[in-house]
Amino acid sequence: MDMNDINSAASAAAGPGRRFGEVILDLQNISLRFGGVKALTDISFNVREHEIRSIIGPNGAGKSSMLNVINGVYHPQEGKILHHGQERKRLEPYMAARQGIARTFQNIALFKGMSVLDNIMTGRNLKMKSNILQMALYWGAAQKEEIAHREKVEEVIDFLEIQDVRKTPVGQLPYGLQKRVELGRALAAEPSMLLLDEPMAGMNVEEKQDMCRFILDVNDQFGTTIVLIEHDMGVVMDISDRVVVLDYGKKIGDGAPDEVRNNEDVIRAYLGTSH
Ligand SMILES: Nc1ncnc2c1ncn2[C@@H]1O[C@H](COP(=O)(O)OP(=O)(O)OP(=O)(O)O)[C@@H](O)[C@H]1O
Repeated sequence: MDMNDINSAASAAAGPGRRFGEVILDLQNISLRFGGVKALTDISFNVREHEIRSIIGPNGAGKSSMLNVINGVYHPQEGKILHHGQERKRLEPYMAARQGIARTFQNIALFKGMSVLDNIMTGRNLKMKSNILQMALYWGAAQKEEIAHREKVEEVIDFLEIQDVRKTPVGQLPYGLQKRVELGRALAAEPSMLLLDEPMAGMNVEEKQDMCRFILDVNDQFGTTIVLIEHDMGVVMDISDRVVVLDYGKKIGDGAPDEVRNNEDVIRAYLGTSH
């Protein structure tokens, strides 16, 4: 797949026939401080079901902090978060995962000595009903459950086209493939919303093209809502439905890629720079 294919896949995905669902996540006036550092100041934006929503901004703008607020790692001092219309109370990351929010990290967080298959299997943990005692007592039922989880993991492996490395320890894979495995682990949890923190950082052009295709396919085939942080402007503008722009913890732009591209504040703060 070359960049033209990505462009046409992206515009088909974002074309006039594309319909978004309801607002599923509504962030209202979020402020987050670390001591004297204002990481986020009065940020409001929403995420619609099925869309690819990107968060961009220069280094230190507050993008990762925002993802950490969404999945309960950070707790903002001010503001409200509505999830499916309900105000969310203080939420911990495991609760966010139970609510269908999965994420990948800026730095790969995989078990390097474990195989691709086993790493992706860890993404099924939340779905596993049997614990060790149950496994001992009800061996047959636990075994059936294990088989069902394996099947799901094999589906993810097929989808990401990593069959030939399924038994390989992750640490032996090239960087781009490791990032793909990380995506696989998040997908194994069957999330309704996927938070991707710079999924293409450090990749070569070909690896980026592959990752773009998988993100578009996840969104298209599974209907997964995607919140994406990405520094590569070409990629962001090609695959996003809407983009929110942060700078020094404040929101300076929000809209379709074309609107954001032509926003004076954004050009000044971000697009005109070499970030
Ligand atoms: N745990 C923390 N403790 C203290 N300060 C923090 C913490 N996390 C983030 N910050 C500060 O909050 C601000 C926003 O950081 P954040 O990592 O969210 O930005 P970013 O836009 O994701 O940056 P980058 O593109 O470099 O990853 C920065 O000034 C950062 O130093």
